[in-house]
Amino acid sequence: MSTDENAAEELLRGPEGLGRRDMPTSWTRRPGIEPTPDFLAMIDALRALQDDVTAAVPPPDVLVDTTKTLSELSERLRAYAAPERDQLTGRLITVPGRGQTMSPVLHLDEWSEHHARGHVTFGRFYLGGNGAVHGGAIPLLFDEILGRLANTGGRRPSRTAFLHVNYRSITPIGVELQIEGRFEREEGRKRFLTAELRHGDTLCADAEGLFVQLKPGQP
Ligand SMILES: CCCCCCCCCC(=O)SCCNC(=O)CCNC(=O)[C@H](O)C(C)(C)COP(=O)(O)OP(=O)(O)OC[C@H]1O[C@@H](n2cnc3c(N)ncnc32)[C@H](O)[C@@H]1OP(=O)(O)O
Repeated sequence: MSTDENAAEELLRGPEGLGRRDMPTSWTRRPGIEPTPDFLAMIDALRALQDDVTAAVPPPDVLVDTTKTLSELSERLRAYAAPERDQLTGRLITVPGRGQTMSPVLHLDEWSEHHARGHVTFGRFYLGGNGAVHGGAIPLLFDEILGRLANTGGRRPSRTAFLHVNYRSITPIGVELQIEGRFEREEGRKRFLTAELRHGDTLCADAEGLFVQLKPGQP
């Protein structure tokens, strides 16, 4: 294999070695969606940019220059906009972060049809204030882990009906946090799941989610 092919294989497995064959259905990518190392490198560069833009207080000349460069990049990529069915971001399920820069990168360490455990670091982009993660970014992470757990193991697709989040202590940015989700029970079309986000021994937040199985034809 060439270096590029090795890199692609490594990226498909993910840094934790999540192989395609040994994952339940919904932790895997859908057929036909192929991430390339170049695409994933662009996503990583954008994540770094989001952190850097958040922190930067540049002088006027740098601002003008940066804005020009960003506008040029936007225009260049707009020429390659694809319809949703062909979009890559958010759909690269075997890659931590799914190639999607809205959510922090969730790294899965352990998973089954009823349980998932992983780790995550919120970068500067997610800062709310005083070193704490923005309150809106935390449900995003819970929805990510619970939504995938709700739909794994051959279950029919469901969507979040409610997501109740308790903020127990501040969630710090820039440090590794641990997250755990559980599939608690199923009642007809309703699936109840819970999750906790911890920094070491400190419980930062916990959540309860209801996911309702979609009826045929429901979007
Ligand atoms: C292609 C699918 C891809 C899967 C995506 C991956 C997961 C990602 C998760 C997401 O973030 S999805 C995006 C955020 N969620 C949404 O946009 C959902 C918007 N809401 C809806 O589409 C509908 O409201 C929903 C499908 C959730 C439910 O509508 P239905 O008409 O199918 O169900 P119905 O109203 O008949 O309720 C079914 C049961 O759930 C209960 N229920 C529904 N919403 C509830 C609620 N909010 N609180 C409490 N109970 C609720 C309802 O009382 C009832 O209980 P019983 O069967 O016991 O009578």
